[in-house]
Amino acid sequence: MKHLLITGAMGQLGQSFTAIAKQWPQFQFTFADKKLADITNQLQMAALLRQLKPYAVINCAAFTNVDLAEQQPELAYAVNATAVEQLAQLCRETNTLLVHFSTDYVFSGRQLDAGENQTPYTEQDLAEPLNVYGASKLAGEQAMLNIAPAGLILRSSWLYSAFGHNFARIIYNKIQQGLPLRVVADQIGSPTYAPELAALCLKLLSADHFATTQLLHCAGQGEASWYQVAQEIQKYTKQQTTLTAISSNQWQSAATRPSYSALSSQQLQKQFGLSLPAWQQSLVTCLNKMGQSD
Ligand SMILES: NC(=O)C1=CN([C@@H]2O[C@H](COP(=O)(O)OP(=O)(O)OC[C@H]3O[C@@H](n4cnc5c(N)ncnc54)[C@H](OP(=O)(O)O)[C@@H]3O)[C@@H](O)[C@H]2O)C=CC1
Ligand SMILES: Cc1cn([C@H]2C[C@H](O)[C@@H](COP(=O)(O)OP(=O)(O)O[C@H]3O[C@@H](C)C(=O)[C@@H](O)[C@H]3O)O2)c(=O)[nH]c1=O
Repeated sequence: MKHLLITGAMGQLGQSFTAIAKQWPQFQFTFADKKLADITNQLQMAALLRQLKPYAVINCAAFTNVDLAEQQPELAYAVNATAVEQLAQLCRETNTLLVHFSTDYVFSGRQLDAGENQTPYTEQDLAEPLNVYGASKLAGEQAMLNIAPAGLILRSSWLYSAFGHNFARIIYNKIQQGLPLRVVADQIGSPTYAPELAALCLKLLSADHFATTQLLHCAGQGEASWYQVAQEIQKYTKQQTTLTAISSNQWQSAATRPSYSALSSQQLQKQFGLSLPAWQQSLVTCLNKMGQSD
């Protein structure tokens, strides 16, 4: 049985793996929180891999607070870049597969800003992050690609679920409380349901062997603005909350976010015959789940 070590297990994606684990009896899972597996602690990670000898490490640990990263760049780089480099080295030395996650925020959306037609970003497109979080994640990708352990970098985007901190959950809760909402309408991306990303990752692990590191985009199909996501949530709840479209400069935040960062997952479809559903469909799946836990 393939043994998988999930780091960052208490985060949104980590909890999504936990939620689907029982549907995957062919895998044995060890879920490790920050205390059990601090990815910045090389000695602890080496000891854990020696002890567990997992088939793969699925690294869900990260510094993901996009605004706070602007104030704490050292910590963001320590977790998102240096620790990933060390983990990649360790996995290579121990012949352990490494699955790592990255983000659409490695892109800038500058084409759209320049008035050119923008199409979803592919794996071949130039990454030009606008914020510290995106830059630290790109540095992590580059470190892993240089060391090249067997494994995958799955670039995803706009994760949401019934777990942890995410936009859909915040908006759903505000609408349920009848609070008025102002939401940015000039940032466009590909919303992705985290449990579906987790399931797709397990499908890839059960089907294939990876000789070296491959970078793949893996996001919900289609694109939307944050405002459109909020509109869909409001439609679902049938609540009459005031929902106002605003521009990015009307929302105060420390980090600049890309105006366009939709991802094309065509390579995933072409190479593995796999894709995620359209974001609107997955959002309903998620909202049904959130409704059950109200
Ligand atoms: N959320 C999103 O929209 C997207 C996320 N991604 C990527 O997907 C991955 C998972 O993201 P998500 O689950 O949403 O993020 P979360 O922030 O929900 O989870 C990350 C987890 O990592 C933990 N963590 C932080 N530092 C360390 C450390 N040094 N060692 C071990 N664990 C640590 C956090 O703990 P604590 O909170 O206690 O610090 C948290 O539990 C990340 O790589 C992220 O960059 C990619 C695209 C979109
Ligand atoms: C809660 C809220 C946010 N917003 C805006 C702020 C921001 O521009 C945009 C997104 O808000 P958030 O801060 O929730 O999302 P943000 O943290 O930017 O989300 C990102 O997280 C990282 C980890 C990723 O990797 C990205 O793919 C992406 O999902 O929506 C509103 O306009 N109104 C609101 O009520």
